[in-house]
Amino acid sequence: MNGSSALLEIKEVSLTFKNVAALSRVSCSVQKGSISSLIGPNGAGKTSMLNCISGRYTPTKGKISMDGRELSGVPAHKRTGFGLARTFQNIALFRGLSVLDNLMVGRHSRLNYGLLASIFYLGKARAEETRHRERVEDIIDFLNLSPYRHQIAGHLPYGVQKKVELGRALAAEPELLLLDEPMAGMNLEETEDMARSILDINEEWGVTVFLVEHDMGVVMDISDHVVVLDFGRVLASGTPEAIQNNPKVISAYLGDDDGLYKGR
Ligand SMILES: Nc1ncnc2c1ncn2[C@@H]1O[C@H](COP(=O)(O)OP(=O)(O)OP(=O)(O)O)[C@@H](O)[C@H]1O
Repeated sequence: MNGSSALLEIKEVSLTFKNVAALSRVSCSVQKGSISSLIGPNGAGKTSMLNCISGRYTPTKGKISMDGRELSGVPAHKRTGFGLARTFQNIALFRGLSVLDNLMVGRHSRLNYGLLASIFYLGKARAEETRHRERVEDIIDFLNLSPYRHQIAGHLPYGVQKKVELGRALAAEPELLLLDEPMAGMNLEETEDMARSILDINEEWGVTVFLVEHDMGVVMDISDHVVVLDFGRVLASGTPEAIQNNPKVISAYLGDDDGLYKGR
């Protein structure tokens, strides 16, 4: 982790659905260059927070800014232009496209000739496609996806699909990568592989990472900073060590089936 400036700043964000307060005056920040995690029991508001950051949901109150620029009013599809990319809790790939084409789709915010032209190699798009393809190939190598390059995404094992989704988010060259439960449903080997990839993306590519994750072993291993939500409020934030020893956090998790120390 380098420096101490906030890349993402969340100020007093509230989000209400009819009678449910999913988030209540949440304030926290993600430091540039860090791996930060958002944890909390089921229903605490973690995905709602990611959705507010990525623009899927509009906060009822409060402000979110990225590198000092406020995101309010910026539609989700334009937030890649602010350096944001995300993955989803349930994999959201183009299941009928190859791994390569899924990553090219992730690059569409950087293509001048448009998504369809890039996929179908039309006219001038071909030269541009070659340039972007090189970048995509770098990502494929980096994530060890080479054996799957031309395979149809929907036919791949679950853990590989999760990595393809990570690759697609990376293809947009984000400054901040939002990951919603990257380890969910993975076996131990896949989990360790994904954790290694996240560390490498952060260390070698300098991408700041903000992740929601239930696997506490991974969270405590790879995070510089942890924010704990409970009933839509910030219960605590600090280093993994401080969080693990915080009595309020321990007691919030004791009532949760997952427990704080799920172990790996
Ligand atoms: N679209 C929605 N409409 C109505 N209520 C919602 C919606 N999205 C979330 N909620 C409610 O907001 C609260 C927070 O949900 P959220 O999914 O953000 O929690 P979470 O911490 O991500 O949970 P989990 O760990 O189970 O994924 C819950 O009470 C949930 O039912």
